[in-house]
Amino acid sequence: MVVLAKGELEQIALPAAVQKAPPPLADVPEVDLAAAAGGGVRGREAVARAVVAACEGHGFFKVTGEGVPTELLARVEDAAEAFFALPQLEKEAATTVAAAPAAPGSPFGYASKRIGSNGDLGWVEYLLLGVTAAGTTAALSVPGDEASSLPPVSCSLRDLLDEYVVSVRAMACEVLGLMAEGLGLEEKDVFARLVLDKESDSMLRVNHYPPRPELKQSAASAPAAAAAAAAGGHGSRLTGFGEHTDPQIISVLRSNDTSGLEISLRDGSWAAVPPDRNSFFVNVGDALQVLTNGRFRSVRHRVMVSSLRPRVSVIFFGGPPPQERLAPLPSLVAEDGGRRRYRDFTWREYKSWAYRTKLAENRLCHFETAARD
Ligand SMILES: O=C(O)CCC(=O)C(=O)O
Ligand SMILES: [Fe+2]
Repeated sequence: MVVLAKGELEQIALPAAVQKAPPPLADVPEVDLAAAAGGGVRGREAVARAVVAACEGHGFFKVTGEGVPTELLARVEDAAEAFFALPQLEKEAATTVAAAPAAPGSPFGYASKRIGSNGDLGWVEYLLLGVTAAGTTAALSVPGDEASSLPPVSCSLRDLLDEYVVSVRAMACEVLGLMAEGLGLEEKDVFARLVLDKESDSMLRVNHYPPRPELKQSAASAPAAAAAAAAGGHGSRLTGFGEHTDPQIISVLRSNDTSGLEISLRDGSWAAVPPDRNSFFVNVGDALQVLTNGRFRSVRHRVMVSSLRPRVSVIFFGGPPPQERLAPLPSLVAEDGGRRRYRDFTWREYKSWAYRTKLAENRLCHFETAARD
């Protein structure tokens, strides 16, 4: 983990995008998990079909009725904001402690502006935490809490995230079950068991996108002009989190009410996702695209910063165990006329390839059956 001195942080030049803000995504597919749980066999089948349609379409949809306590969500959001409001040195100190038990070069812990280790930069700071089988966030645990040097705020954030992970992972697995059902697969837990496995390589990322610096300055001196600039989306927009697909099986995202998330549509254009702090958003990840032989689409997405308000998002990434061999499911290959689109590989292999590539790269190309190494 690179720990940057404060001065150095401020000198990093960030990518500015000159294009106009894209139109809002008008048809975010919505899946009501309460209807799947309480709607009888027919109701569940309808929800499973809707999930499959959304995964085949945008590879992205909204989930409601999931039963995660609203109060927990509000507390996670408050604790995350409090953590990111700490002085820079304290956040970095939390990192040092958090990252200590992890292997050298571990991506876990706190980072600012640097995304991964291949030169990707964004107007974002984040905590990246490993998720253990018990549903806890390993990278923030410190041996012997009483001896912990973590600031109290990050201890309470850690406890809340522990609780959050349990709920959100259960929801992710319910959604994965619906995907299998909707696809007509015999093994209904074929996807969920990978995320529930005690060796599952799942993660949690808490992102904080501060308001654009020039907007913040002009808000103080000329509030009306700054608000108009932010609302209009003109001029340069900062890249918060550059375009990418998530490598894992499934990602479940929740954010506060600040906009910024955009997804790439099948025609290559971009659409802004209207924020909704009362719902979760699900992304199909690369591993699920492989398992479904390309039937489900790993959605390309990014975060652009053009708001006066900070954006806070929490994303659970459900991944398989490192040694798991990933390959297109035979029944889906058969349905695709016997055409197998990806060679098999272990999750460990995929991740080590992903860590060597830039954020925006299409990593799945390397594993296509037509691809040459
Ligand atoms: O912060 C967000 O809203 C999305 C970030 C993201 O795509 C990621 O962390 O993988
Ligand atoms: Fe992502």
